Amino acid sequence: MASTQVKIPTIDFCKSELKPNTLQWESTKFQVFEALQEFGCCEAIYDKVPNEIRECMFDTLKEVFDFPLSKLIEYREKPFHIYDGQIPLYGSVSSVDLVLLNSVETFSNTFWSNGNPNFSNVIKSYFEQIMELNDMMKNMVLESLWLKNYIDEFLNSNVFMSRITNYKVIKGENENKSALPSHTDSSYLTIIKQNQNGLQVLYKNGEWIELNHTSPNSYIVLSADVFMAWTNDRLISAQHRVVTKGDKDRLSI
Ligand SMILES: O=C(O)CCC(=O)C(=O)O
Ligand SMILES: [Fe+2]
Repeated sequence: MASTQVKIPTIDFCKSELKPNTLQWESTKFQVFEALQEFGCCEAIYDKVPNEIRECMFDTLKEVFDFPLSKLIEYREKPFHIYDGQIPLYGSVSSVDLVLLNSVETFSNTFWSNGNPNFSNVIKSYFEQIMELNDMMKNMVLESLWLKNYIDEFLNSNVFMSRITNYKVIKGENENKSALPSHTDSSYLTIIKQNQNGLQVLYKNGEWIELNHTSPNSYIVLSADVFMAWTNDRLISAQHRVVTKGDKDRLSI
């Protein structure tokens, strides 16, 4: 069962003066480190993804999962591009560097013979802004560890991995069932947007907490294995899972 008692912290990243060496930055940095230590996750409120991109994103992503399975399997053959069809009713497509024009074009040229400029534009704009949030949060963690001088080197050595996931729901069969088993991610941070609730994190008291978006500008941020190892276990790697709700397919990015 998921808990209704414990809530993960919601942190506001919308302040215009959120720049290093400001009071806002210091207080946000403190909240980020505390949240990742205590929960291994937080909700980030972040308004830099353009509204029109946010609004059409899931419809655009869905187009990939409307392709037949054979197309997704063909995609697996591309280097660094993964289709994972191991778990029934779960389909996910991953790629590195979807903030770079050539990676986005490779991605869309794989699925559409003449590419898909709308798809490329939506994906690229989304990840450009999410990467900024990702860098800002990593920056805050490094500063909290007194490693400010290593931030550029650290960020330049990071690979940005993107994944879109589709969870199919078959009425009468898998509503309210585990759709993605409990696991931790192998990255530093994972930033998730879901079109429907379902993501849950395991709290240290043994309860599963629902990770629901509280506003259209909300993103769920999980700290992962590499940050846990890297910080000698000061940050928790969030143990999380997905339980499908209702009778509609769920998409996440
Ligand atoms: O779909 C989600 O919300 C989470 C996906 C996830 O945990 C993963 O891809 O590692
Ligand atoms: Fe995960």
